[in-house]
Amino acid sequence: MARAFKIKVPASSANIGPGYDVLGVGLSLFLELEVTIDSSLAHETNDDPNNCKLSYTKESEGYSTVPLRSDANLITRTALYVLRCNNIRNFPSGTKVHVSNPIPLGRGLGSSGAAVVAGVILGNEVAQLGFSKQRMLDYCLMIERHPDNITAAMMGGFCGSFLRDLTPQEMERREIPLAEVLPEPSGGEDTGLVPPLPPTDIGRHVKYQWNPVIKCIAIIPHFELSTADSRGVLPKAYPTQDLVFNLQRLAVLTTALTMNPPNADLIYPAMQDRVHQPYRKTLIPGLTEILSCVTPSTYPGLLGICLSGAGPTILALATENFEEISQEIINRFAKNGIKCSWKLLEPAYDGASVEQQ
Ligand SMILES: Nc1ncnc2c1ncn2[C@@H]1O[C@H](COP(=O)(O)OP(=O)(O)O)[C@@H](O)[C@H]1O
Ligand SMILES: N[C@@H](CCOP(=O)(O)O)C(=O)O
Repeated sequence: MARAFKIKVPASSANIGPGYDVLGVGLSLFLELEVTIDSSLAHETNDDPNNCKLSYTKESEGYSTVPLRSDANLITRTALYVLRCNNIRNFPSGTKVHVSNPIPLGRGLGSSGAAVVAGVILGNEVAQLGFSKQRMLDYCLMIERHPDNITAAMMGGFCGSFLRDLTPQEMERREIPLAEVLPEPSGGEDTGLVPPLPPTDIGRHVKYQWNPVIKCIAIIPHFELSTADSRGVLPKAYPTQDLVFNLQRLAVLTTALTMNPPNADLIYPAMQDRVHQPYRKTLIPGLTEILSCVTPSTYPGLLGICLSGAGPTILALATENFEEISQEIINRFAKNGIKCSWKLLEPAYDGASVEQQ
């Protein structure tokens, strides 16, 4: 019998200033997968080694660059990982996945987090595994090993999250790289291995309230910065005073963003950071100046400003003056020879969803 369903996963902005690898907010920009499974169309999916015909809308971010082989594409490769952990080698024959992706790649808006969440949900749905969102988070966290984007994309809203300590045995399962349990993309052999199941409850989270008058402006430079490269410039150890600086602000910020009316005098300084932004300025021309060029006194309605995720996108939280705030930041990037676009977004309160059709 043929089946069809749609998977929707929001973009996300991680860190929100002092919350490096901790805070994340889902954003109203959605990766969408239209999935059909029809075994009578098996001949149309035979070209793919795993029975999955993958396509992207022409308007999608990454349309001309993302791989379409199911064992090379991040979404379907993740789904295959879930299937194989559960002793299923391939997609059901006649599986087609049509992707619409408005989330820019490598810009700090959680495109890979959304792709991983979509892939885990895809695996869960095609094999009808019946996992809860909490269990699906475990699978996601075996692949993207920081919980901030993943949690916000899966659960929605404004989340704080951490990874629990794993036992030495669990640690062994977690250390197995994906490349060892899936065939390598370009024609590698299927090892036939069944990957170990992820440990349970790897990620723990809470959802904070968010004052809905606070909107999220994303100013998006037209260059990519991979999260891995942007993590590579961070130090291995920090001075105590820098950690205390961030912890103090983190404790205040999570509640300050729930309060009505929002208090810019509290939120703006609480969004300062000494753990990741100062180091990432080497990769994002003009970052330090850009983060200080708009303040609540020069732009009424502005509440706070920070790097979105690993960058290079800038996240500004504001209640008004959206165009003016964006233009100021766009002009500053332009002085460094960088073009940008901008989007006005809201929190995506509900997170990832599946709609049967
Ligand atoms: N919708 C998608 N389909 C396929 N691959 C994707 C998709 N979204 C993200 N990716 C992969 O993730 C990479 C970007 O991940 P990353 O460097 O973590 O940046 P981001 O900040 O956007 O998450 C892309 O280059 C691509 O390989
Ligand atoms: N905490 C991570 C978040 C990465 O987010 P992304 O949207 O850039 O993938 C980090 O700062 O490295």
